[in-house]
Amino acid sequence: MDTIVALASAQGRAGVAIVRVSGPCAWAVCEALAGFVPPVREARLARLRDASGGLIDSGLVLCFAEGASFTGEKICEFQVHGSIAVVGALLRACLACEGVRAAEAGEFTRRAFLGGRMDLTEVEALADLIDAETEVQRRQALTVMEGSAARVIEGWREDLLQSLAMLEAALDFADEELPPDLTGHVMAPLLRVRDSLGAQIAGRKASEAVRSGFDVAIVGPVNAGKSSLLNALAGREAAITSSRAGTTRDVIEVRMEIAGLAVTLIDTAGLREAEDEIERLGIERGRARAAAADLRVYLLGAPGEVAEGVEPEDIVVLSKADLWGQPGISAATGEGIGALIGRIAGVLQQRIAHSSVFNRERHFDKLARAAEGVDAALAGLSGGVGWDLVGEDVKAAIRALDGIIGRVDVEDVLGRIFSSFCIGK
Ligand SMILES: Nc1nc2c(c(=O)[nH]1)N(C=O)[C@@H](CNc1ccc(C(=O)N[C@@H](CCC(=O)O)C(=O)O)cc1)CN2
Ligand SMILES: Nc1nc2c(ncn2[C@@H]2O[C@H](COP(=O)(O)OP(=O)(O)OP(=O)(O)O)[C@@H](O)[C@H]2O)c(=O)[nH]1
Ligand SMILES: [Mg+2]
Repeated sequence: MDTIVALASAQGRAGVAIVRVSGPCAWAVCEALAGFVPPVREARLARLRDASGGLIDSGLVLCFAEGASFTGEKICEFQVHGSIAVVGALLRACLACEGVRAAEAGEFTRRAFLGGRMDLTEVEALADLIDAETEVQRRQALTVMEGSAARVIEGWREDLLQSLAMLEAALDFADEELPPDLTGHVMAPLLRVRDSLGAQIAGRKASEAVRSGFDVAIVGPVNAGKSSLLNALAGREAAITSSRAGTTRDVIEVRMEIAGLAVTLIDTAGLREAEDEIERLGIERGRARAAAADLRVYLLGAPGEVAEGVEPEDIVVLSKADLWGQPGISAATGEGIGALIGRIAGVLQQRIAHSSVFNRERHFDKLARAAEGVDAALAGLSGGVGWDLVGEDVKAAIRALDGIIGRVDVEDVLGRIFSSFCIGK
């Protein structure tokens, strides 16, 4: 097995950078650069030198033993001053050691997975944790990384195996040796799994929205103050505003956080009879994007206007409240903006209330396959087909679940999952 090395902390200028070495030669690299190997898990200050004795930096070294590290391999970490020049010189010195090469994207985590230290849901959650921008994303990723999805799968697996054991007993033993109500014994765990699978599948939209964020579109007539509202919510001048009707043409998107949730705010062209072809196209795009959004905020430009094309849960609010002396929002004075954010947060929080521990397409494809297997097994039991056929359906369900945690069918997903990782993870 090769020993791999990479910068493990953020790229570029930073106070301290961590360079991580994993594999059989990791401690030899430590010996070569620091001149000693510290006791495992104890940081020591060392002068790090290249092969010709030149000083690279003075930094901390930290070693982990085989079988008790993140990857499961011997690890040596160098914590050095975070400049590109120091990290560059350190990486060159590590690569000059025998048996060491640069790590590929996700290769440290791939080794942790292949060494059985993490399952696939935990690997994916680690990637999500590294990408997390908001509190809710961080918590979602962390829960899965701590094994919540894996435990749910394990529970289903036990039920399915129990049912399978009954089915196999039915095949192997004579009728008088079997428990009475065998069908019930097979069926009860299957019913439990079916209901629990159904609940997780029902939470799909919510958990996927937490992971990828919500789209919230601002819509309304021209000049209503949509772009001004976008800027007020974003806290910066992301969109051009002007007193001329028809200022915004392209769809403008701003990423922000509302109540710990990732939100993409979308500003759209004002609605009116378009004056030219370009404006017409802009309005079309805006409409399509708003229709696909998770929530729309419809801005009324003046009291008495009527909102068009909104859904029951959408928010309709009067703009330029400072002009009318009526309740609403004012991008000019800030009035009502906090309350509007609160309303948006309320709607979105309600939507994530019953979120699933599973959160990506790969999971739900396999959950759907598991549910098909369980349903087919239950239908088979009611229909009186052979025990062996029912058993095949249960086995298909188990295989689908095993695919989620990476116990089977790993090769086709590993490449895809790890390519989304950065180098050094
Ligand atoms: N410096 C540093 N900080 C880091 C990491 C790292 O690799 N290096 N991590 C890397 O992602 C994360 C921490 N994750 C880790 C996970 C497992 C082990 C580890 O040594 N596991 C052993 C022993 C467990 C124990 O003592 O409780 C094991 O599982 O056998 C270390 C770090 C975040 N912070
Ligand atoms: N008094 C007052 N004026 C506002 C307020 N919000 C926006 N305006 C003004 O209204 C005009 C239109 O604002 P925009 O934000 O560009 O309106 P819009 O809805 O994006 O307009 P289009 O992109 O043309 O559809 C500008 O002159 C703003 O300064 C407000 O709360 N109070
Ligand atoms: Mg605008």
